[in-house]
This record gives sequence, C-alpha cells and structure tokens, in this order.
Amino acid sequence: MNSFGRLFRINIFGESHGPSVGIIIDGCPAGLALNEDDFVTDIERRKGGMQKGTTPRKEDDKPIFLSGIFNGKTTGAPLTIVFENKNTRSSDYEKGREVPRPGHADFVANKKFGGFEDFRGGGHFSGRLTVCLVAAGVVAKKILQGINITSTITEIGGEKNIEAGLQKAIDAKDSVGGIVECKVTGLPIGLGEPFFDSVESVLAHAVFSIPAIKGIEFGAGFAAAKMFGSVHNDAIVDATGKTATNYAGGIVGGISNGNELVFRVVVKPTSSTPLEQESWNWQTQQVEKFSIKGRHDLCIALRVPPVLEAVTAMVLADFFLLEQKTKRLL
Ligand SMILES: Cc1cc2nc3c(=O)[nH]c(=O)nc-3n(C[C@H](O)[C@H](O)[C@H](O)COP(=O)(O)O)c2cc1C
Ligand SMILES: C=C(O[C@@H]1CC(C(=O)O)=C[C@@H](OP(=O)(O)O)[C@H]1O)C(=O)O
Repeated sequence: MNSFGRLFRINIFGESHGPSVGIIIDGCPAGLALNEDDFVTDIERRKGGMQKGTTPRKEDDKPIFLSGIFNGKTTGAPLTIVFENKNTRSSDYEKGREVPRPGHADFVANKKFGGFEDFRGGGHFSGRLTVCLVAAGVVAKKILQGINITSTITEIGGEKNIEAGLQKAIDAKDSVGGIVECKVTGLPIGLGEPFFDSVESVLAHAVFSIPAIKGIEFGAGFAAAKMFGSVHNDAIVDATGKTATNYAGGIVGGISNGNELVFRVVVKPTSSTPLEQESWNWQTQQVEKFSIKGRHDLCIALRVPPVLEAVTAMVLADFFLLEQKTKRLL
C-alpha cells in the first residue's frame, strides 16, 4: 500500500517520469510553522547530481504546497506537497523495455500489473519517491522537539573509507552497496506499542519501504548471536534507566528505554550497474547480454542518510502522537 502511519499518516504518489511525485500527510497537527526554507537542507542532502557516485539526473526538488498550509502554518487538514519531475530522459527506458533489469522491479511489476505499469525510470518503484519521504521527515521533525536524529554512512563497498569503497566501484565499472547507521538522542522511555507495533517492528516496516534496503539491525544486532548474556545485558546505572552499555540499541521489549536509539541498514548495490549483464529478453525469448545506459546512482547508500532520518522521524512522530492520545484518554 502507499500509506503508512496511524495518526501521522502519509500517502505517497507519483512516478519517476510522470509530471510529479508527492505526499499527503494526514493527521499533521495544526499550527506548525512551515515554509519552503525548512525543506532546503534535507532535500539538498538527498539530491542526485551533487556528489561523485550519484545519478547525474538533477531535479530542482522545490516543494509545492497544494493544501494544508495557511498563513505559514499547518491547518490540521491534509498537507499535500508535490515535487515536479523536469529532468526525465524516458528514451533510455523505452529502448531497454524488452530486457527487464535484474535486481530492479521491472519483471515483477510487469507480471503483477499486467504490463500497465509505468516502467519509465522505474515508475512508482523509483528511489525518486524518497524525496517525498524526506518532506514527511521535515514535518515530522517539527513535532519531535528536543530529539536529534542523525544518519551516517559507515561502510561503502565493504570499506570503512567511503572514498576507497566508491573508487572500487569506479575502477570495476560496477555498482556498490553500503551500510548506513542512524542514531536518535533525546527519546523518552515508553514509545512503542507491543505486541506487533514494537519500535523495532514499525521502524523496520518503514525502513524496508525505502527501495534498495535489504537489512536492518538494532544495537549489537547480528553480533548479539556471538555474545554472552552477561555481556549483552545493558546494566542499568541510575533511576532514569541510563545503561552502562547499549547493546539493545535503546529498545527493550519493543519499548524505547530512554537511551540512544541505534540501528544500521544495509543498502544493496545499485541493480542498474554500468557493467554488462545478462537477462531474459521478452522479445527474442532468450537470455541475452545487455548493458544499462541510463543515469544511475553508482552507490545508492550515498543518498540514503537523509531518507533514513526522515523515515525515522516519521515513525517516531507517529509514536509520540499515539502516546499523547493514549495519555489524554486515561
Ligand atoms: C535514493 C535512491 C536512489 C536510487 N537510485 C537508483 C538508481 O539510480 N538506479 C537503480 O537501478 N536503482 C536505484 N535505486 C533503487 C531502486 O529503486 C530499487 O532497487 C528498485 O526499486 C527495486 O527495489 P528493491 O531494491 O527494494 O528490491 C535507488 C533507491 C534510492 C532509495
Ligand atoms: C531521480 C532520482 O533517482 C532516480 C532513482 C532511480 C531508481 O531506479 O530508483 C533511477 C534513476 O532514475 P532516472 O533513470 O530517471 O534518472 C535515478 O536518477 C531521485 O532520487 O530523485
């Protein structure tokens, strides 16, 4: 589905080569001061064409507000923001239509939607739609006063040195993946709604909606499997619940424990690699060699940090609103 969240509920729409992509945020509290300048920093951080290893497709990514803002403040009605697509080059995709790209959604989208899907630029499956998530994050962060969310790339192409990892891809004329870490400070104890809406569950749900994300781990994550319980347990050192270590990553029992929330995600190597590949050709009904000519990110992970922060903000804002609502009912 294209909607997510319970009280802070988003709906995203659009295709990479359609007129625009956009977002409707329902349940956004009234009275938040919001203008175009608020979006600049995060939108610029996500932009393609700005740094080595990212798509040369440059869009101005100017937010256009269609509803939900009046006199510079949110009204409480659905907030609709769109971003125009002005720099499309659909001919790249029309030429390659007969060969579904391995690793991209071309084949499955065709089977699921019977050939009616907009395949240009990956259509609705494109990373282009993550500009909408970033916009939601900007609004969500306004609800999260005193909470700080930061994401950093910790690994590219298996290298801790990001430049070296990227150079590996450039030298091999291939794409690479990476790991991005997200940390949140200032969270209170008590966010999360177990059983099924634990903080891990909802964050993972939202994070896996970001195209190209293939894994997530919280705190010590997979390394916990090799640890003793006495080591993995985070000793509580004061009445606020502060812990000496943070192997849990700030979540216990699906509920935030007041320590730093820490998780990492795996970003796969871009499927649209410049290297020659093989795939099934729908026309010739044979496996054929082909190479992709479009404008692609050599390393998607380079563009993920602001998207990850945004999705985290969106999820946490929803938990906050839910928590307040629960409290009001008591
Ligand atoms: C910010 C961002 C940019 C992306 N850029 C590209 C790209 O240039 N080329 C590409 O093939 N995939 C790109 N992707 C990933 C594809 O959209 C994704 O692999 C595809 O939709 C299939 O989904 P999956 O990888 O989650 O299975 C990007 C993803 C994100 C989040
Ligand atoms: C446009 C963006 O990224 C696009 C994400 C994408 C994909 O397959 O996900 C493929 C490329 O699209 P195109 O071939 O149309 O240039 C990227 O440029 C963006 O992030 O704003």
